Parts: sequence; C-alpha cells; structure tokens
Amino acid sequence: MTTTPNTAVKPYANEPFTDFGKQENIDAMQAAIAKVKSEFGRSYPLRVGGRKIETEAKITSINPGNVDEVIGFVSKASQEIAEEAMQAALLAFETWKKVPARERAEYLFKAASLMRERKHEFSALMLLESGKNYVEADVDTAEAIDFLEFYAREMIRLSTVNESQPLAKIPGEDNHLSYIPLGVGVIIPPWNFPLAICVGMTAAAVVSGNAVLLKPASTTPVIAHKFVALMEEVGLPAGVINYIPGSGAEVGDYLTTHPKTRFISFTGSKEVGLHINKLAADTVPGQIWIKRVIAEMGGKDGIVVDETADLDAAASAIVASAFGFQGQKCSAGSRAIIVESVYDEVAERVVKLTEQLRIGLPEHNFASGPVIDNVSYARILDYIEIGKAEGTLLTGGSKAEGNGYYIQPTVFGDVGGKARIMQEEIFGPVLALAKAKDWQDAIAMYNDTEFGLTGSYFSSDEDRIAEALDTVHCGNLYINRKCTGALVGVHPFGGFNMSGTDSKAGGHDYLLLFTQAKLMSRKA
Ligand SMILES: NC(=O)c1ccc[n+]([C@@H]2O[C@H](COP(=O)([O-])OP(=O)(O)OC[C@H]3O[C@@H](n4cnc5c(N)ncnc54)[C@H](O)[C@@H]3O)[C@@H](O)[C@H]2O)c1
Ligand SMILES: N[C@@H](CCC=O)C(=O)O
Repeated sequence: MTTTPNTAVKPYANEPFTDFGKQENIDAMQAAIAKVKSEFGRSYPLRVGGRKIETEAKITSINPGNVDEVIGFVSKASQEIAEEAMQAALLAFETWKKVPARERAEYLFKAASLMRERKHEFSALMLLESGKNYVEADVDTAEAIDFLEFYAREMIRLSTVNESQPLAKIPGEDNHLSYIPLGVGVIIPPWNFPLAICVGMTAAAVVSGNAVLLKPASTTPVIAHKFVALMEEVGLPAGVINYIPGSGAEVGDYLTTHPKTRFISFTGSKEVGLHINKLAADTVPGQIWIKRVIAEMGGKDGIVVDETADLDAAASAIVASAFGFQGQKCSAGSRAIIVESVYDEVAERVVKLTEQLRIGLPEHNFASGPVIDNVSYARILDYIEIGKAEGTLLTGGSKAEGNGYYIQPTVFGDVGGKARIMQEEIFGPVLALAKAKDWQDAIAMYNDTEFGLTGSYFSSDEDRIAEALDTVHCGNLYINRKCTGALVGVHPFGGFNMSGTDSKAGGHDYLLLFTQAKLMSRKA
C-alpha cells in the first residue's frame, strides 16, 4: 500500500447479524460447513516475518462436538522460534511505526470487507473448532468485523490533531500531542471468542503502530490462522503480525519475561492473568521500560431479580445468560439471585426453559453444544458434583450423549451465597440460584465476589433501579436484559477487581492502552 486515501470514512455501525429464520441463510451456512469440512486435516504453518515455518511438533485441533474429526494440524513454536519471531517483529516495528495512521487503518478496513464477504466461512470454521451454534458463531464473526471497523476509525481519530486531546493555547508556542506506538507486544487471546477477541486484541495493537507476536489458544489455532492469512492477503507488511501457537508455559513465559517485550495483551483466566502480571513485573537485564500488561480476565456474573420485575423476561434472560455457548463466556450469568417472594416462580420458569434446550452437534445447530475440551469437561463435571453437595439439583446434573464433550445444562437451587458454585468461575453450563431476603440483600449477594465483570438487575421500580445503577459493582451492568452480548462501540466491555485491569474493549479509550502520548512543544 503506497497512498493514504483522503476520503471520508463512513460513520461506524455494528455489523448486522444473520437471520437464521431464513432458509437461504441456513443453506449458506451449511454450504460453508461442507467447504470447511472438505479442508479438514490440513497442516498450518507458523508465520514469522513473512516466512511460513513447518515444525515437527504439532498442535492437533479437534472438533469438540465430534472428537474423531481433526480440524487441522498446526505447527508449534519452540522458544527458538519465539526468539526469531521477536527479532522479526522488532525489525518490522521500525518501519511499521512510521506508516501513517490512516494507512494502517486501511488494512483493517480491507480485512473487514473481506471477512464480511466470507463471513459464513469464518463462522463455519469457528463452529467446528469451538462448538458454537450458528447464531453464536455468526455473532462472533460480526464482532470481529466490528472490532476491525471500530479500531480503524479510532486510530484515525486519535491521530487527528485536536480530536484526541485538544490542548489549551498559550502565546508564543505551538503545542501538539501525538499518540505513538509502544513497540513489540505479545497477544494472548482465549479460545471462547476465538475470532472476535483474537481479532480485536491484535487489530487494536497493530493499528496503533505496534508489531505483535500472536500466540493463539491451543484449542482454536486454526481460526486464528485464518485471520492471520487474511491480514497477509490484504498486504499487511511481513513481521507486523507473527503467528506462533505454542505452549503457554514454554513460549508464553519466555516472551513475557523477554527484555524486548514492551506490552502483553492477555484475555483469559484469572490464574493465568495473575501469573503473567507477576512475571511481567520483574525487570530483566537489557529491559529499559516497565512492561504494560492489559489483562482481561474471568467473571462470576449474575442476574438479580426483585419482586417487581417482569418474571418471564427475567427467566428468559437468566437462561440465555447462563447457557449461551454452554456458559463458556466471561460474561455468563452463572448466578441468579432472586428475592424470596418470587423465587419459586422464577426457579420454575428457569427450569422449564432450561429443559427445552436441545443438546447436539453444532453443525446441526442445536441450542447446546459441547464444551471445549476434555480438561474443561472434567472440571465442569467436578463442579456439578460440588453443586450437588451445596444446593438442590433442579435439572441436568450429568454428562450428555454424543461423541464429544457434552454436558447437560444444569441448574442448582437454594444455593448459599458463600458456596463455591456461587463464588468460583465454572465456565460451563452450570447455574446456581440463590434466594435473597429483599432487593438490597440481593444486590449485596451479587457484590459478594472477587470478580466484577457483568451483571443484570431486573426490576420495574425506578428508585431501586437508580440504586442498583449506583451500587452494583461491575464493569458492564445491564437493566432488564441479559448480561451477555456486549456490542462493540455500544457497550465497551471489561470488568473490575479480579476481572482484569479495568480496560474497555470496543470503547473509545481502548487504543490508549497500546500507545504512549508524546507532547511536542515548539517556540513560535
Ligand atoms: N474479560 C474478558 O473480556 C474475557 C473474555 C473472554 C474470556 N475471558 C476469560 O478467559 C477464560 C477462558 O479462556 P481460556 O481457558 O483460554 O483461559 P486461559 O487463561 O487458560 O488461557 C488464555 C490464553 O493464555 C494462554 N496461556 C496459558 N498459560 C500461559 C502462560 N504461562 N503464558 C502465556 N500465555 C499462557 C493460553 O494458551 C490461552 O491462549 C475464562 O476465565 C474467561 O472468563 C475473559
Ligand atoms: N463480550 C462478550 C463476552 C466475552 C467473553 O467471553 C459478551 O458481552 O457476552
């Protein structure tokens, strides 16, 4: 790309979701699934400084809904290759940081446009690799497109004099503040939004002028590879994104402690986030900066329902929030805290709706699919056993049929606020219902957690809603709606306390995390 267009950019708007009520859209998704399946079992190389590297060691990516199907074999980086990737990124950074912001943004616009054209192909691969159903995969792809479109515009805004931070004027000086990139960063996304979050984290860093080492989650490396190949197709210079799947402990720790790593952008569990934060805080010989850690971590999200609420709407939102993508969202509403006078009524409706969820293969678009892998499967089944001792099993409670990691959507009733299933992130299809004396007690129970990511409050009482807006402590608080499904640019996303470093993905301040502000003052 050689020229910087001067044309105005259309205002940002969210990518529309596909209407799977229409047969033509179901047909299009099924055709895309067939195409992806015809490509099963291929090998995917690492991409370092524009070179494709095949390694003997491979990550085998499988379909969690049918464990006999291999999505692909992905080359696996060692520490030596991670070092090569670091050197390639350091080299690329020297030229990439000088590319005008508008030109950098154009790569994202182009990628968004191609992803939109091929959206079912991206969704189909994601569905087969992660176990999402049609709607969940489509929403994930739409969010990826949104991130590309949104951060591209944000970089243009940030680089426009006087738009990002107007400075007060004084006589005799011209002053200007510019947001410059940080350097080389490590991007570590989770598997649960294997396209959207991977794209969002990478695009934000790159459009800000940084070069990155992308280490995708080991369960979903093929969809991440498809994104990296797309960025190559739109002509992103070699070395700006280096794709290096590998072990967290080996490659991850190596890069986190590397003296040339300037920042680490991580989304994942509390445990790994804290580990990275601790390692990154240590300075090592040759390091001349304090590493920046952006960590978006887990949640123990919940829905509070008082006796004035629309109980049908509340029950539907509880079920959607708890069981969408099998509860494998950081925003999943795995707790519902209900005022005792309406508890039985809400619990009954929740159980009824949960029992209507059909379980089966994602490619056949069942409401509930598998969980991601054998480790999650075992952990969630353990939590179900813990739940049996902590509450009353109302529905579900065991594994489900299928040649994959299927678990019945499970609801426990009468769970105490301090129970483990009310306090710990399970990240699976397990919902705990708790009884509160009144609405204030319910809010206090909601707040009794180390996390603070998403929450919902259901009520029709305006005074209580005003109080809830003030006192429910979480990064994304919703009133009378589910606690999942944040939209880029509409609901900037990220939480408090052990949910992370208080960043807001899809918000106007997000790119500041990938830049540093340089003030330039000149005597007039
Ligand atoms: N706050 C958010 O926006 C958000 C969004 C999505 C998921 N999450 C959280 O992510 C978790 C689920 O994702 P997960 O199972 O992939 O999380 P995880 O913490 O197990 O892994 C996240 C990523 O870290 C990598 N990793 C593991 N050990 C590492 C190490 N030592 N050094 C560097 N990288 C390492 C993994 O390979 C993966 O890519 C849940 O806790 C969920 O709440 C949070
Ligand atoms: N942003 C998503 C959650 C991302 C984490 O898993 C939501 O709002 O549901």
